[in-house]
This record gives sequence, C-alpha cells and structure tokens, in this order.
Amino acid sequence: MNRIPFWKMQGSGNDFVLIDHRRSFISDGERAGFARKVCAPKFGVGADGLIFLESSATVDFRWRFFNADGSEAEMCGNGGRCAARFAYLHGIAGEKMAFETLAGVIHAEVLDRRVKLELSPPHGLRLGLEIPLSAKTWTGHFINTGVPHVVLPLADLEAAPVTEVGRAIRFHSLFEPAGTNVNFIRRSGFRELQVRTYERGVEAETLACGTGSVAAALIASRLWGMASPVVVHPASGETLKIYFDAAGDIFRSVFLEGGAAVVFQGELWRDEL
Ligand SMILES: N[C@@H](CCC[C@H](N)C(=O)O)C(=O)O
Repeated sequence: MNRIPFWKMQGSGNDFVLIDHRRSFISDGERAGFARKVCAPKFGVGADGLIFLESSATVDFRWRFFNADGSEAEMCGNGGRCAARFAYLHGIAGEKMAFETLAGVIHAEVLDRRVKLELSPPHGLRLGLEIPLSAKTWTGHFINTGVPHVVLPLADLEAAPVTEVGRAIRFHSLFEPAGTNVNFIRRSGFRELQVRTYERGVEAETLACGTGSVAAALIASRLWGMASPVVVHPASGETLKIYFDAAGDIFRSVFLEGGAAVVFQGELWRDEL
C-alpha cells in the first residue's frame, strides 16, 4: 500500500498520527523506521507519536504505540484518548470500549470531544528517591502508570530545568534499562497541579503527557494528601482530570479525562517519506 490514509490528532497538545491498521500493511520490522519518518518535523507529518489501530481477538481493538524516535511504548494517556475517539468515529467501537496495549487492557468512554480512560493499575511506587547528578542531588518519586515516571516537586516551575535535568534523569543508571519520563510539578490549588514533562522517546519537553499527569496526581496524593479528582494543567494550558481511589501505596480505579481532537486527515506517500 503506497498511499496510506491517516488522521492527525492531539490530546492536550500531545500530537499523534493515527493509522487504521486492521488490514496490516506495515511489517513489524518496518514500524520503528516508519514511525521515525512520519513523526519527523519538516520531512514527515510531525508528531510526538504514531499509533497503529489493529484487530483484537478479545476486545474492540489493540494498538501499537511508537514514540517519535521509533521506540515502542507500553502506554500513552493522551494517545489513548485519541485512539478511543478515532475508533469511535471510524465505527470500530461504540462509545464505551476496551483496547489492548502492552500495559494491559484499557477501558475508554467517549464523551463527545472528551474521552475518559481507565488505566491499568499503577505499580512500582518509590517515594523519596535520591538521584545524584553532577551539579546536585535531586529528590524524586517514581511510579509506573503504564510507562515509567519520575515526579519532582518544584516551587518555580517556569524556571524548571526540564530539558537539562529531565534528560539527565531520563538516562540515569537508577532507571536503566527502560529509562523514565520526568515530570516537574507544582501545587497550584487545593486539588490542582501544574506539570511540565520531559518525555522518553521524544527526548524533549512535550506540551503534555497523560500518564505523567496521572503520575503527578498520585504522587501529590501520597505527599500532600491531595484527594481525587485532581485537575492537572500541563504546559499546553489545557486541563486534564485525574480520578483515583487511594489506599496507602495502592491505587485503584485510576481514570484520566481530557480532550481528544481531530486536527486533519490525509494520505502518506510511503515511497516519498
Ligand atoms: N505522551 C504519553 C506517553 C508516551 C510514552 C512515553 N513517551 C514513553 O516512552 O514512556 C502520555 O500521554 O502518556
């Protein structure tokens, strides 16, 4: 297939190319390179990630999610909302659906232009991690909300060294071999947070990260007793809502709600990418 139909979507400013791949035409070995080409700004469409929607034997569909650098990620919260809305608008699923990811089965509900996802249970919580970097030792908190996240509370978020320190922690030996995403957070209200994220696989700050926003809310609940629902403002200025039940270190019924918008649709000219 040389002309490949795609949709460009964004969820809170995290942007994705989505392809209906139920009749598979890109082989496993080609996916990483294809994702790099499609996500490249200027030469491709330009996006933080590429999503293939594929058939599932058990639920509505399954996906394969690739970061802009061609690495495959287990989960993506903003991309998950876009995939759910794409599936709904293409008649692949109804308003309520379930889809397979490498992080488990995700449940989703399309609420017009917003989507509410129920994530698989977070795990791996580690509070008060000392992370030594050359200039200073940072204290961070780790949790896996589908993908790995470090959360660093900071008073002055505008001045946060997201790129420099984010990248150093992302590649720190403490988090090898998988690496981690890195979120700088600030409490901005009773149940509100501002979050800036350095994303693994994009290797830059993005405008928002859904699983990172969930990680921030769960860490805020453990550190400061912040109760559900927590409103998160990512760098894009959009609003994400996080719901959860907390019992000590265990989090259940974790939901992420936010927008999922179709930006444009087109055809990729595969031979010319
Ligand atoms: N932006 C996503 C997370 C995508 C995966 C991440 N870059 C990783 O490799 O861990 C989100 O909204 O959750």
